[in-house]
Amino acid sequence: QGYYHQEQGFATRAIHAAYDSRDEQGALTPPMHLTSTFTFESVEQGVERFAGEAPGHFYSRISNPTVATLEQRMANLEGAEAGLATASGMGAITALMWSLLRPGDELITDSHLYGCTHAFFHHGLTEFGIRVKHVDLSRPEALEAAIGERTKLVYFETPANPTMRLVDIEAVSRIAQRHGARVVVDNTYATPVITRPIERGADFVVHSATKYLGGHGDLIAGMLVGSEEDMHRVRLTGLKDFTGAVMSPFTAFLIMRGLKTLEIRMQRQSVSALEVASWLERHPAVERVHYPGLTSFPQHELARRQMGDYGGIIAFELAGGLEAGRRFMNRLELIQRAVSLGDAESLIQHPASMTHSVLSPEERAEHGISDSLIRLSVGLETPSDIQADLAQALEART
Ligand SMILES: CSC/C=C(/NCc1c(COP(=O)(O)O)cnc(C)c1O)C(=O)O
Repeated sequence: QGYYHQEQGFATRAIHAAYDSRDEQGALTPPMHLTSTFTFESVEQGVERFAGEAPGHFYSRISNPTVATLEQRMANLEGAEAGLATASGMGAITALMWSLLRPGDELITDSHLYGCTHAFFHHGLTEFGIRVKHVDLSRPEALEAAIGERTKLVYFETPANPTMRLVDIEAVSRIAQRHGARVVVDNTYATPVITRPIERGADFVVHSATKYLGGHGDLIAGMLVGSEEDMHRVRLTGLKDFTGAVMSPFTAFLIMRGLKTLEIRMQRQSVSALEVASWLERHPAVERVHYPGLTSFPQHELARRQMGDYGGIIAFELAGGLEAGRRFMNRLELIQRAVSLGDAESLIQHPASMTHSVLSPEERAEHGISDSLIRLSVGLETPSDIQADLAQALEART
């Protein structure tokens, strides 16, 4: 049980959950068990552990004490029974989907997705006889019309990368469950500080922990949470055998370090992003701003209901299209031109030619990604410095 209690606040549990220093010779922070394997006191003990008849670790591809603390802490923060740590966000998504889907099954997924997730669905799952159907899940009635008895999973991101489009988790989960399908939510953009999909009826949550959870641009990792039974099954199939996409104890240590400041980082980055989004919206060189916290955001009411704070990612389009966007991004000095998001450093990128370049122009159009769309991840720098860099890059006429 340690020093935390479930009814304590998010920040307290993000620092203390699932660890008791009294179990580790008083070590304040969870020790890093940098070991590939674990010894047995007897052959019998080894046999029992392999058979799952006795508790205990036996090989770090299956489980590791440092990683286990992170998994239990993430489950606590998302309000799930159990968690699973992976080498990357794609590792979490692939380990889960390979474990749950079989030829003949149908996956219904939103039309707005991260590029590599889309690629995995269309160049991975479909190659093994799984039917992938895109539905505009921002309209729950569209799911009602499309879902059938072969639909095993419904998958979406909210907000979606890179369009910021939201999906009503409660509405979609109700429909899915009525038809015996289960719901997977990619919670990378919002994090459990802002949205907890399990509490709203989802069955699984996946994360690119590379982003806000690590929060310092220094690791690649994934997280997955769900029921005890499901996580045990994914651990022994999708993770152990199908992908091998395991997380190192060092990465787990860094993510637990990141989690300690997750709440204050999300709060700060949300405040900065709302200021920047409001400023961009009023700027003559900016054509459109997509940010859930703006009253101009088409799904602002759903954002208020499902989010509360709105996160650090902004998508926007400049007047003058692709060429204006390229010139603008090349003139930035403080804000870094780089993919990924959720770091202390503000990052900016062009989805059509970078994170979503794997999509065809037709697919990008279907996903609401214009050639002029720019994605900005607002970091932890002094907000006026972020704004000043945007202003000088927008004002320059060269
Ligand atoms: C090469 S582009 C850089 C990565 C970006 N995104 C990653 C991502 C993943 C996959 O997560 P990893 O495997 O940890 O990268 C899953 N789900 C979401 C919503 C994501 O945004 C990016 O810059 O948009």
